[in-house]
Amino acid sequence: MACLLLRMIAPADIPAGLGSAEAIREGDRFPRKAFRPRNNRNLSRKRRRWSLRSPHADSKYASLRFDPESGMNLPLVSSLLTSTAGEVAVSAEQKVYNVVLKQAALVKQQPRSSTALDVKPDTVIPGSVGLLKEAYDRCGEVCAEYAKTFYLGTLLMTPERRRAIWAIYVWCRRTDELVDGPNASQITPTALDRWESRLDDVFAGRPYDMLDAALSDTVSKYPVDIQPFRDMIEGMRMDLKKSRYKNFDELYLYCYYVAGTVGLMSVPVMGIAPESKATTESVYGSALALGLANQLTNILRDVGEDARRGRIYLPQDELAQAGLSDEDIFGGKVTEKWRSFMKNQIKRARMFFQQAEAGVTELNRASRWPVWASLQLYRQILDEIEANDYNNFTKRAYVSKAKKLLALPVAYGKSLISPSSLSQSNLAKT
Ligand SMILES: CC(C)=CCC/C(C)=C/CC/C(C)=C/CC/C(C)=C/[C@@H]1[C@@H](COP(=O)(O)OP(=O)(O)O)[C@]1(C)CC/C=C(\C)CC/C=C(\C)CCC=C(C)C
Repeated sequence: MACLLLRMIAPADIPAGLGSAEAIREGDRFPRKAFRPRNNRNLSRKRRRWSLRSPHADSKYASLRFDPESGMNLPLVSSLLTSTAGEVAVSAEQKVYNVVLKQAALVKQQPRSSTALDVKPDTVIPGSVGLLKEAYDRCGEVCAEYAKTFYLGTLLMTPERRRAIWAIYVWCRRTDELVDGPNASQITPTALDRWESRLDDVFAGRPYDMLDAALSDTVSKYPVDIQPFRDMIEGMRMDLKKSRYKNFDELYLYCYYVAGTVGLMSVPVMGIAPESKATTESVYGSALALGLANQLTNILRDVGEDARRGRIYLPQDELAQAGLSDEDIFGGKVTEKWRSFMKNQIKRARMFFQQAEAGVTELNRASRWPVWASLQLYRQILDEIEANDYNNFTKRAYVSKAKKLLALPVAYGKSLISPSSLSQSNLAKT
């Protein structure tokens, strides 16, 4: 009955079919009341084109740069950019780091706690009792349908955290489906603007449908900043208008938008272990790194597939340095030049995984397993690309079921390592 009464009406500007799953497409309409507004900041973003002047051009694959202030090991990419007019601007890395600091500052306002009771209790609104549970259950169903292994991992988390992660997952999935789903061709920048104003409503406690309602509840209970959500939508805008990336700085920003943001959204819910001595910033730095590593891996796996859609998510300057051009990508021939280029790209992705690893142990115990599992499964894709002799044009690198199954107990074992048992943490201490 509740379902019938609350059947969602898709907003006119977002095509009715947002995704392939019914639940993603049509979260049931939710009564617009009940959620406390918070974090509703309206940050405007200026976009300018900058050309890269990397002071570390020859070492950019090789090392991490330690930032003493945050305890973050930042990959050594450019930090200074100059416009064609010679003005100096901050790099993508610096821009993203500012979001990391902002999210970490929000989290720091709350004491670290190991219990499930560190979240605010449900707001009980007459007439909506039970609807919230239904909304979260729906998010869980979507998550189980799209990401079974990850869903199973979330079952280890406390019920409150698990459902919050589901709500975030569903919002990310819906956002991604806007540009990657079956109705992607109908998506315009205006539709994304509307999706963003709907996001504002979610954070202001005015959810549009049931799936939004779950997220509205989540962001009212956990210190989740709106900026990473906005930034993910920005990534979708970027995907609409851009099919080439001049250099790694541009690609870094894209990867942050579409995947690094996920790390920043998730950690406030997953929580940092109370016994962790790591700085909040460093844990967020690792979360960002895992998102970047996953996305870079995704890109390297899908080179051929993307090329068939006319897209090349590889730094153009590095391609040129390797003696490769767009034509080589479209031609899809595995040559020595390609192998050598790929080796460097894989090296860089592994560097980000390495940086991410340092933070996983610092998370709350119950949150570590799904993160370790996702890290291992994604990282193994890089091994598979190598095993395919770098043919990512016509062969899709995938991790076999057997390897996936094996990764789960290994991940579980790693998740038992607590921050306190590490005598010398890789992360800076507060
Ligand atoms: C435990 C865990 C993994 C939590 C994250 C849950 C969550 C909210 C996931 C949302 C993922 C999503 C739908 C993102 C939309 C954009 C997108 C599609 C990004 C790509 C993911 C792969 O998705 P896809 O299903 O398309 O993959 P296949 O092509 O089918 O292989 C991405 C590549 C990026 C996803 C990014 C993450 C999962 C970031 C994970 C980082 C953390 C959870 C932080 C961990 C904390 C520390 C301290 C390391």
